[in-house]
Amino acid sequence: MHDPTTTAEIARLRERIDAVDTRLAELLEQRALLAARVQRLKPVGYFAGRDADREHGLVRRMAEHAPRLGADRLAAIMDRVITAGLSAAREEADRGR
Ligand SMILES: O=C(O)C(=O)C[C@]1(C(=O)O)C=C[C@@H](O)C=C1
Repeated sequence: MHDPTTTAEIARLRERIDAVDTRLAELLEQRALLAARVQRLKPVGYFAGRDADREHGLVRRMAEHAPRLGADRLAAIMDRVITAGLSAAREEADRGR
C-alpha cells in the first residue's frame, strides 16, 4: 500500500492521536461531571434549562484556542458534548428518584 516510511509515520501519528483521544475522553468525563453538578443547582436544569447565551460564549472562547476548527465547527461539536452531558445527568437524576 504505502512505502515503509509512510506506513511508520502513519502508525506514529495514530499513536499520538490515540494519546490525545485518551486525554479528550478524560476531559469530557470531567466536564460532564461538572455540568451535572450545575444542573442540580439550577432552578431549571437539564434540557429545559439550556442557556444559549452561555453556550455561544463558551464556543467563542474555545474558538480562540482552536483556529483550525473555528467557531461554527466547534459549535456543532459542543452541541453534541453538552447534549451528551445533559443526557448522562438526566439519566443519573432519574435513577436517583
Ligand atoms: O452553565 C450552565 O448553565 C449549564 O447548564 C452547563 C451547560 C454546559 O454543559 O456547559 C449545559 C447546558 C447549558 O445550555 C449551558 C451550559
